[in-house]
Amino acid sequence: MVKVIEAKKLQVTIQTNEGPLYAVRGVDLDLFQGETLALVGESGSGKSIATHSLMGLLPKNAKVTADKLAFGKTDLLNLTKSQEQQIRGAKISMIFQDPLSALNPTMRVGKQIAEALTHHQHISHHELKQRVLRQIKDVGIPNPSQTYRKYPHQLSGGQRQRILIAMALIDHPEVLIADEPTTALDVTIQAQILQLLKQQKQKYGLSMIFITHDMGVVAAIADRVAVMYAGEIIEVGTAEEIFYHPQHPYTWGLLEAVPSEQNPDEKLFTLPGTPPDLKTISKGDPFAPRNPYALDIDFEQKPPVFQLSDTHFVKSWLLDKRTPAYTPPETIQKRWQTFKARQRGRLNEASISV
Ligand SMILES: Nc1ncnc2c1ncn2[C@@H]1O[C@H](COP(=O)(O)OP(=O)(O)OP(=O)(O)O)[C@@H](O)[C@H]1O
Repeated sequence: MVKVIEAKKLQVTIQTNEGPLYAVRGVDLDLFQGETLALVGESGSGKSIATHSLMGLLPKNAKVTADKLAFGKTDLLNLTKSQEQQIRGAKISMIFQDPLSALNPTMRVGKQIAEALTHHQHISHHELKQRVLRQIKDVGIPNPSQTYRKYPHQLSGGQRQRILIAMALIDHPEVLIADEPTTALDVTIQAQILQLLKQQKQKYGLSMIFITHDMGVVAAIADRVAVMYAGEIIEVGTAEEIFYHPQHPYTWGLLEAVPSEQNPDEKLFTLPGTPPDLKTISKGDPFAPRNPYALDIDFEQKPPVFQLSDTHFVKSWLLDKRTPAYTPPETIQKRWQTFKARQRGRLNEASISV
């Protein structure tokens, strides 16, 4: 499998008036060609800051260090000006949660899409317009010529997100970072945008990092899932491993907070407590104070990474072979049973359900 993005020991520290804030703390992350990797975790866990470092979109008071941060063979930590122009916003592109604030309210959307094309100055007006019209059609908006002339406020939320997708994809990027692109949309439109992103990904062989805290969205779109907590990736695996064989109590908490398809009205579990202050670095596992399964060692020492399969990695002392037997929550035990059945080929449907 070809790695399009590779981060090793990625750290992002933000200087604030109250001292340094350790937003991303030694993240190892690979993105393979053609896959969708979901990055999940509570608000403030560092998902945006980690991915913005790929785009060079960090605030001025942020410092990025890494043993490696690469796009293919290109070192993203030491880009020349011309590499920067060729890669950021072009080969690696991004869409955001709020299309209205990402679009210029005073410019027609057609013109905005045209300007997103890196070499738009070198193309004739006619050719550029045709390219934009094709792009508007490609993201599923009817009447491209009418839409071309509209201003953002004349479009619906879903159409605006489609315009942002058109802008992000007009340069034929290799990587698309989607930062909660469906959070502000209602469920039906959300499903349509996810479908569009899947189609575009397949059509153009895109690789995608999809940031969300909605496990339902993750189930619909992800090939692999990385779970972030307090600036670290604490569990990563295929979507099947994360949904049906989760090992970290934080991942259990995220899954238990999803309304089940069988019992949508059931009272949902909420993880007790709040994430730690990112200005401090704890001696042990930062999740320990919220972890009902915490062991003494969790308060003393950070857990190493345990590998369960070629694709499944977990940072939790529960995986240490010296840990006494424990019983995960009932809903998680059921997921493990489903995993076993899927492994045996008894339940071999490809799709993941929450
Ligand atoms: N410009 C900034 N100055 C200071 N702290 C910041 C800045 N931007 C982000 N942070 C802090 O960095 C941490 C990680 O933020 P980040 O936006 O990456 O989280 P997230 O997981 O993407 O959350 P959300 O789901 O809310 O977008 C948070 O504690 C946040 O408050």
